Amino acid sequence: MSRESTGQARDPESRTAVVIPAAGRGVRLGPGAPKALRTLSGTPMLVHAVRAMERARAVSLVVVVAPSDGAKEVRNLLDEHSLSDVVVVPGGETRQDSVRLGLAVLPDDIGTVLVHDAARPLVPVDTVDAVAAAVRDGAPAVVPALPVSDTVKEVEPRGNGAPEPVTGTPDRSRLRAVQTPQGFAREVLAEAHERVAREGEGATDDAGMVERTGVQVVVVPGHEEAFKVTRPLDLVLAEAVLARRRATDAF
Ligand SMILES: Nc1ccn([C@@H]2O[C@H](COP(=O)(O)OP(=O)(O)OP(=O)(O)O)[C@@H](O)[C@H]2O)c(=O)n1
Ligand SMILES: C[C@](O)(CO)[C@H](O)COP(=O)(O)O
Repeated sequence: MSRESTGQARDPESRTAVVIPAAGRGVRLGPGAPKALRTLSGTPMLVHAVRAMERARAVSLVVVVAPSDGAKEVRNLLDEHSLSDVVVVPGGETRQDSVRLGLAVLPDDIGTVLVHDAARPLVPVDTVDAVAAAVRDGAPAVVPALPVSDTVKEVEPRGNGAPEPVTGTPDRSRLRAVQTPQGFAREVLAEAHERVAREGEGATDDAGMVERTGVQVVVVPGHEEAFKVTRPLDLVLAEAVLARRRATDAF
């Protein structure tokens, strides 16, 4: 039987958890507090992200992976925002270490796991529910994504702003820019993380680790508002999205 055909609907008794890696520094955003603790319209980005997850019908447990030296501060912050039901654990050196530490504290009855960047605080609830539903219906690994709008070049990286020779132009119609939450059957994600820890291969997203185990990953439509706050201009965009939501009473 191929790995692709092992998808089966999750046990209806099992629950869905979200792991939110929030332990990054936010170097590309510039100096300041760890990125997840920086505010958007006066509220920490992490709180926006947790609330987005808690609004989802499917989600019954949220685990936040905090900066390793800031778990107590994050605990207090979540308590202040009436989010005392959220579990907090200290994170690791890399995003994948942090996700693995979050997975380690999930109770046995969790069958579906979503992994969502704290740095994507404005993801709409429908996107979260669509990913969770696809996993619960039997897909072992699901990622939300959007078609890319720029033409993408492959290059010989040089760094330091030096001209970089182009080595190819992939067919844009086959490219997707991947977002979070990414959703997985729990055992599929756990196996992928165990493999990475054992063999030391990195990946920039969880689905990338799962792909290497031979399990079929599928893409579902993402959302423009699920963008990742990475650079200073993203903060401006995020404030504009929140202002538009306030004006239209939308979430
Ligand atoms: N050791 C790490 C590194 C990253 N993350 C989390 O992974 C998500 C996506 O990472 P990214 O946007 O790259 O965040 P940073 O690593 O903080 O950004 P930068 O690379 O600019 O420092 C973020 O929610 C971040 O907090 C994490 O939990 N643990
Ligand atoms: C997981 C992710 O958000 C999917 O696009 C992305 O790969 C994280 O990358 P980063 O370099 O850690 O921001």
